[in-house]
Amino acid sequence: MRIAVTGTQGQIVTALRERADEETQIIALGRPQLDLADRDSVHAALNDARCDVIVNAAAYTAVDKAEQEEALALRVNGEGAGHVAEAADALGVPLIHFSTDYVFDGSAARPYREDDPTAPLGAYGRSKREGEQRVAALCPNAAMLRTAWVYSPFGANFVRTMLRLGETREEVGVVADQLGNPTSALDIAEATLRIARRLCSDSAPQLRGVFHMTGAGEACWADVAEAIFARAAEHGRKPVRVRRITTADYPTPARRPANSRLDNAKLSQIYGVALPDWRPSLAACVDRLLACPTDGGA
Ligand SMILES: NC(=O)C1=CN([C@@H]2O[C@H](COP(=O)(O)OP(=O)(O)OC[C@H]3O[C@@H](n4cnc5c(N)ncnc54)[C@H](OP(=O)(O)O)[C@@H]3O)[C@@H](O)[C@H]2O)C=CC1
Ligand SMILES: Cc1cn([C@H]2C[C@H](O)[C@@H](COP(=O)(O)OP(=O)(O)O[C@H]3O[C@@H](C)C(=O)[C@@H](O)[C@H]3O)O2)c(=O)[nH]c1=O
Repeated sequence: MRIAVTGTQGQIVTALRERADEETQIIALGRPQLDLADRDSVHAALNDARCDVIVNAAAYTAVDKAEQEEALALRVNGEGAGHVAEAADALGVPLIHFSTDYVFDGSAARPYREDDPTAPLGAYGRSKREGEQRVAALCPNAAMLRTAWVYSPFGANFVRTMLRLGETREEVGVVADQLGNPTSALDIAEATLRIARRLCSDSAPQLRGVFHMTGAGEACWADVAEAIFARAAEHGRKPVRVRRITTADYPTPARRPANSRLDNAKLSQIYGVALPDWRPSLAACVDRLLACPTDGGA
């Protein structure tokens, strides 16, 4: 199976490369060859890739910066997703598109289901919702995977931010009133490879549409920080205290949902796929970063 993936350095594309077996080729396509903001480059690069399935894993992911660059976020995450969907449809191959918990406003008192109304609080979430709508309109042969709070040994993420802060601080203030599902990019990659194989071999309509796919178990960001520092201490790192603060104590340009939890029942029922609990996956990520800091070092 040949999988064309957008992006070359992102967390999910890197994890896909690492987890692909010998029968699976990952063709990673990034700028300048494939720029999501440039329709012609998207069509040309995907056409040349001669793939069996496309994974759109590239995106504008700078949540706070997007507040000042909403037009660019929309071009990449909204229109760009549309270009990929249009290309997949023209090529007649299935598309896996990634989206986010930040399409919700977080006001629900339970984990969000796929058909709950979206109401993004910020520019990034709005751009990702626009992408979902374009994919739905342009490519019926698509599975849209909403995931959340992604971490890995690669790229920029909360785990690496905390490990960096912990090098110079004895205490870090972290919000304890935003709930979500921390999700390992490596776990996402394994599940995505299974989904890709299934989409290539099974045209059943129920395999298409929106699916929630996050790590099992829930946490607030302060819980995640505590788990990171506890594991780091096992590697001999000095102890770091987590001060549990509120969102009001940590002002950011973009508002984030108080409840980001996603209900994964549909993915489990339709695909038989469920991601592992976030705690062991997070511990493995910290182990890898601290045992081998040049491997996308902390
Ligand atoms: N990170 C998270 O917590 C979450 C992510 N998601 C979604 O999952 C997907 C993957 O996220 P993740 O792996 O973390 O992303 P990363 O932020 O790690 O990487 C994003 C990638 O997109 C590439 N990119 C950005 N702009 C363009 C462009 N105009 N054209 C081509 N490539 C571009 C970047 O390239 P370059 O390296 O050149 O900058 C980078 O490789 C995205 O759709 C994201 O919205 C969903 C929920 C949570
Ligand atoms: C660095 C830091 C952050 N925080 C808070 C801010 C924020 O509410 C929360 C997470 O911060 P970050 O900026 O790392 O995470 P953020 O960029 O909001 O992460 C999001 O990225 C996009 C791409 C997604 O799609 C989402 O699912 C989600 O993972 O932690 C603290 O409380 N203390 C700190 O020292």
